[in-house]
Amino acid sequence: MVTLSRIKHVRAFTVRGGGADYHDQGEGHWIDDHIATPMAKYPEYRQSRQSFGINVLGTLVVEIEAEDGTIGFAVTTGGEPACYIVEKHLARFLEGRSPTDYEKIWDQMFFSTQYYGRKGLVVNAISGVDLALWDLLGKLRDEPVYQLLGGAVRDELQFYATGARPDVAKELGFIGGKLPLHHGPAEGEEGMHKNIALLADMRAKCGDDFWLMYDCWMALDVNYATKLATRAWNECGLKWIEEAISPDDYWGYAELKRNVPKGMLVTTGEHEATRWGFRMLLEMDCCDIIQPDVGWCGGVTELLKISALADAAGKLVVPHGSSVYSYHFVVTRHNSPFAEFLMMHPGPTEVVPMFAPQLLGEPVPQNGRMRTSALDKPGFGVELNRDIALHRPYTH
Ligand SMILES: C[C@H](O)[C@H](O)[C@@H](O)[C@@H](O)C(=O)O
Ligand SMILES: [Mg+2]
Repeated sequence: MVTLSRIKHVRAFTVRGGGADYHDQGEGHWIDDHIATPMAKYPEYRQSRQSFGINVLGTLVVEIEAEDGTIGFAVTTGGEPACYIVEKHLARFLEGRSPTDYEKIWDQMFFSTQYYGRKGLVVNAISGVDLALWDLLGKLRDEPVYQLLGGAVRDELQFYATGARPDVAKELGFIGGKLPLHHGPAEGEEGMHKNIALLADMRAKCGDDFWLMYDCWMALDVNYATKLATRAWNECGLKWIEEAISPDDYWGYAELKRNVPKGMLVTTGEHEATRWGFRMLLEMDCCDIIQPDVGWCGGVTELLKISALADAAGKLVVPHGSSVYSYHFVVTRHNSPFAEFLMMHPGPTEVVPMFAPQLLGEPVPQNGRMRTSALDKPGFGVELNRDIALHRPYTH
């Protein structure tokens, strides 16, 4: 029987400037250009999401070193506070253990922090540790994570692109383009008109068959979302309306899903966490597609459970853009037929690695697709760029 090297040390670093905290971008980036949010009811916070702190956390880098010197790592959103949780609380459940104990480790990380965690930053930290553990497992077994998850069910991944230029995304070979919504209820009918005008312009540029979606980033109420969805469907053939209302308003999502035109999809989930949160979305019939972020929902160990719940309910799982961490999962799931690619070029007019500059060897879609063979490296198949300014704020 093969006995893998035990876990020797867990370390947590933070780093600024793009990467896993992909909202942490420079001036003039499409991702911070008057995008509708729940804070847009305050005019001073309407132009820039950074103005209210969307990039306040920064990236969490988790490193797990085995006794034989092998290092697994992962990146997610969490920054310095997540480093504290990893070093001062979570590390104790890993050091000295086998990396194959990921079920027990996850259970102890979650239930030991349940009194102050359950969702958000704490589960981001747990997710980062879990992803690093799967990376380590793959490196120790010399297998890509997707092989550890049961192997690929398809030879290639296909992607839709998220960004301000669906017309460019079509030229680049993506199967669809998801636009950020720019105007919410606080901007009234004028804002609604601008939302529809932008979508109509993109429909004219992209033709009738290209998927167009709107990402509403929690900014709307049910009435506004219903009106937007109805006009966008009737006038522009919108394929789905994403994360239209507060993630906590399960009742509102259920009502919105009843309200939207037949054939249109309602999606959400990137700010939901754990099997229990997604069970609520599924059992209250809140959406057609769930979109967990594997770096925020609990990691691969938890996403396996979430995905099985969705599969049993006949729902698709299309993880929120999270680079290789979602690709290795999506390629193994029958109910994950495509993936998201977040366009991190400022325009966006080019395909650039999503978590740049943090991951060396990060694969990107070519013509909107990625061969499964592009993932054929141990673990998640990437290495940490150690030329970036890694800071370890806490030790244990
Ligand atoms: C484009 C959206 O406003 C978010 O920035 C995006 O990260 C997320 O909602 C997505 O689905 O990609
Ligand atoms: Mg989204």
